[in-house]
Amino acid sequence: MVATPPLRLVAVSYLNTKPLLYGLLRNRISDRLRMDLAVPSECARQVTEGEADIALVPVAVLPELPYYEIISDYCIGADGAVATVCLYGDVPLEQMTHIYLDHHSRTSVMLTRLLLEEYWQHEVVFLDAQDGYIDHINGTIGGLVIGDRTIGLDQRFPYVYDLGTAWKKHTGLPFVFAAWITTRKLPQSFVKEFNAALREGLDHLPQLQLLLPSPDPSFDLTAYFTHHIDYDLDAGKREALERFLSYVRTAEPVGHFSDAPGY
Ligand SMILES: C=C(O[C@@H]1C=C(C(=O)O)C=C[C@H]1O)C(=O)O
Repeated sequence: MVATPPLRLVAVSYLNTKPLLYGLLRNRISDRLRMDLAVPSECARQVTEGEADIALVPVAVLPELPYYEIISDYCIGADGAVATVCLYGDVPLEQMTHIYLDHHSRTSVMLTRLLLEEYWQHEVVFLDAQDGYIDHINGTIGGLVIGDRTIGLDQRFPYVYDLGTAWKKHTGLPFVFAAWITTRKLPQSFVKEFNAALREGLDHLPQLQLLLPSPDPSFDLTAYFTHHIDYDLDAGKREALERFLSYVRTAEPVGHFSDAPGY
């Protein structure tokens, strides 16, 4: 008998994804997966270059894929404040002249552009980020930061704008940052089992928290998993996804990336 090769899965390496991974790892389905973790922009690269069969991808990349199916009712989303996707600065947003766009992100980069255009109606010069860029957020130069690197930053910068909150104020909707997709045709039975495994993870948050280190004394992991990250890909998030993707499909490529003054 020829053994079926495992499906290649890539998922976001941040804390917010651990409950979903915990579910997969508790379940026998993980025997059929080769699992890899990466920052969101790298998850997107692996999917667009055909290196993964199943992925938790930043949704902004979906219009670039020739074929995909959303295979899960679970996602990385938020209904209001998400806590770990924020714009930081020394000055209020209306005084910012430049904004670094986190190179780990695909979705929040586009969400920042959308909100600046439609909601804040403020024009800035976007700056290409690289490792260490957070130390260059100062004066009138703000920065988008996503994921675990945001933990503790609200004590470092006087101005913090949560993108989940801003989107909710702008549209009245929740938001979806990343969704589980496949670029192949998978049997319905597999998809059903996959979803049940993800659910299992979400149902065992207290057990998972026994395994996870506490990231920072000021960061409440329970509140993060239960009040900030909203894992259900429900009707409101699907509506938000359609609205967000219609912006992404028509957005001009950012042509004015430049080096920060004095970088
Ligand atoms: C909520 C978050 O959303 C993340 C933001 C993403 C993006 O901007 O591309 C992608 C995946 C999500 O994990 C977070 O990073 O904390």
